[in-house]
Amino acid sequence: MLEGQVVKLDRGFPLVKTETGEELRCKHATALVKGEKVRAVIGDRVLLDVPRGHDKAIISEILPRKTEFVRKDPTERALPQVLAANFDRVIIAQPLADVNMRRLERELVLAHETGASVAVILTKADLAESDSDIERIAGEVNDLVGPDDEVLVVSAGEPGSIESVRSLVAPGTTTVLIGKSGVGKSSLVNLLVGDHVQETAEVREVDGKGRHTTVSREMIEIPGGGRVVDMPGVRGLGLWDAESGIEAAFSDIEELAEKCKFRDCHHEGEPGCAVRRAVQDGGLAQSRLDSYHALRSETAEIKERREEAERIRSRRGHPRRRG
Ligand SMILES: Nc1nc2c(ncn2[C@@H]2O[C@H](COP(=O)(O)OP(=O)(O)OP(=O)(O)O)[C@@H](O)[C@H]2O)c(=O)[nH]1
Ligand SMILES: [Zn+2]
Repeated sequence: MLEGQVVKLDRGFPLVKTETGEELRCKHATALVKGEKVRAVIGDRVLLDVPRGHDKAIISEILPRKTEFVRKDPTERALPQVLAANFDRVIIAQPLADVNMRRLERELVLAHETGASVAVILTKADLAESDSDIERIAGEVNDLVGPDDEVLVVSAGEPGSIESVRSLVAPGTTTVLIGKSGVGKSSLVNLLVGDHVQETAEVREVDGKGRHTTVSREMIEIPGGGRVVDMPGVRGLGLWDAESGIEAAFSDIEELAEKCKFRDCHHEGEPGCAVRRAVQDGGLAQSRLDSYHALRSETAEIKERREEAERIRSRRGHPRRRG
């Protein structure tokens, strides 16, 4: 029995790196996948059997996950899909000159919901009109992101800006990189890897279908640093049951709210509201409070709609199956 970590998923076959550094192409044990749809994902720690005379090792067990990135299905028809596991940090990449704040709000909530630490990287700073534009936009993003998560500005052409990212991907840590296709995630990873750029580019070309159809998800080792998982094409950033993610992403507001006069304060003009006071004192950005309100009411609405659907179903005598 060997232990290892899934470092790559290639057309469904996990590639597992063992403690000795060997990489083994694996299959799942039948007993593991029977009935339930459990599959090892990138980052998973697994136990392996290596049967003699087989071309693949067998994954007999997936060890409990420390963190996981889950894509949920808003219709609840499909099982939630785990995209990556056991990472320490989520980095959200957005293009500085074309930041989408509404998307960023969602990315922050999803990133925080994993329980990992979170940072934001604003890419392609060279496309900004001026330095004062960079400062203004970075400031607005900082306001939205809040006091706990770091915001960095990078440009592929400026090696110094890339160096600042290294502290986020320290040795022994694993980082998941998310962001819309084309924001410059691969470029960033290539720059961090340095000499190995060529190799990475070749692998992508062999694919033959272009950048947007990367079928394999891979854990990349940064020389002198940690590991990075570039998650290409994470689509459908809807919000379902994201309450814990919202609480984590806006923990400063949750903390302030405990000092409001009314326990059920909505921070919309009630007397003795500590949250509004923080906005007036300049300690909390109005835009951040607006995001918080918008996300809260959106999830509340979805929850209500779902409960209503459930009531209708049970009235018809078709109680929702659980399990
Ligand atoms: N001007 C400018 N262009 C950049 C910068 N970084 C990346 N690009 C360009 O942006 C395009 C997309 O970059 P990628 O690194 O492939 O983006 P990605 O997020 O990895 O996209 P997917 O691989 O589709 O997920 C490429 O043409 C890059 O050359 C930058 O700092 N400045
Ligand atoms: Zn309040």
